[in-house]
Amino acid sequence: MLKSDAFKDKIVLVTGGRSGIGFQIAKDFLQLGANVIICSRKEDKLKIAAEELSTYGELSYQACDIRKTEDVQELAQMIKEKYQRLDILVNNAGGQFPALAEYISDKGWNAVINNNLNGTFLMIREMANAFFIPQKQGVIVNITAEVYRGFPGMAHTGAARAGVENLTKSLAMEWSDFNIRINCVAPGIIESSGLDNYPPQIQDMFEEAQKAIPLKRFGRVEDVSNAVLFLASPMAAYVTGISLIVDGAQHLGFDKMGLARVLKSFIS
Ligand SMILES: CCCCCCC/C=C/C(=O)SCCNC(=O)CCNC(=O)[C@H](O)C(C)(C)COP(=O)(O)OP(=O)(O)OC[C@H]1O[C@@H](n2cnc3c(N)ncnc32)[C@H](O)[C@@H]1OP(=O)(O)O
Ligand SMILES: NC(=O)C1=CN([C@@H]2O[C@H](COP(=O)(O)OP(=O)(O)OC[C@H]3O[C@@H](n4cnc5c(N)ncnc54)[C@H](OP(=O)(O)O)[C@@H]3O)[C@@H](O)[C@H]2O)C=CC1
Repeated sequence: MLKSDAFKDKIVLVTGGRSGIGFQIAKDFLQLGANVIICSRKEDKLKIAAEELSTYGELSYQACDIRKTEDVQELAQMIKEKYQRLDILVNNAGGQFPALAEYISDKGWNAVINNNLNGTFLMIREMANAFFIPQKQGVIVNITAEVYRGFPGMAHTGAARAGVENLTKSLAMEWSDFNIRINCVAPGIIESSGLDNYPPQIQDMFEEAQKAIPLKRFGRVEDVSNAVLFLASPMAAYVTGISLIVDGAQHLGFDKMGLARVLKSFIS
């Protein structure tokens, strides 16, 4: 367990912090003494989450679509005016939809690549230029997904997350001169609000899927947050350019075709 002041006075930005995994990450940082900023697209839901989170500590929020340069620059400006620096960026915002690859339209493919790869890069570039490079210090943690034997049924997100993982390795090298550490956390299937986006036929698979995961359960939002806290903390001072897989060994032993099989059954 980290000490209750482990992140005292650190300034932490959590994208997608209004729900699910991001909400838990924001809450944990607040409880460990950090000043936290959350952002996401839907301002009404963001405000409700911010009200709850502010009971745990100093919390700010701003609506921001991570795919829009102007939104991201305005967010950086707000952080600069309010806190004058940023210590930790957690790129958690993202998502996708289940689809067999042959049915993914140009617009659908681009939406998922934009959300998960381009949006993450944009956030990293803008926060690095505004804060981490001039400060000569910074920590970045990217939430990706367990995509190590591909992601049948969600090929677009598999490609995007693999892109973020490789980007992370490049930046760990390039930005080591600026004392910037950058890592990924790659979750398996996590019981969170995110799973509510999946249609009932897919949710029907969840009970069986849990039994097929070596640790016999889906992950919890706390499992992902704990990995983020470790990578953001001084305990990981010599760790950069890696992906920490948080998946109950799903990447080693789990039938990854299950989702694609359900999608194929809709069609036949
Ligand atoms: C055994 C079980 C395995 C399950 C594993 C689960 C592991 C991973 C879990 C998670 O990641 S949980 C988090 C999930 N949360 C989300 O996904 C929420 C965020 N998602 C989104 O915001 C969207 O899905 C988005 C497409 C990534 C972004 O949306 P955006 O607002 O940019 O685009 P839209 O205008 O909504 O859509 C653009 C375009 O995309 C296509 N499309 C979108 N949704 C679907 C869909 N459900 N089915 C098919 N195609 C879709 C479509 O072409 C859209 O264009 P139009 O046709 O609407 O013009
Ligand atoms: N749950 C799971 O099993 C897994 C989740 N993940 C990933 O973990 C992350 C968190 O997922 P989870 O909490 O489960 O899902 P949620 O759907 O609850 O969270 C996604 C969050 O991202 C925000 N968001 C999405 N797109 C954008 C955008 N373009 N700009 C700003 N904010 C955005 C959403 O808010 P808003 O709609 O207001 O913009 C929301 O707060 C996601 O990247 C997800 O794909 C990875 C593997 C497994």
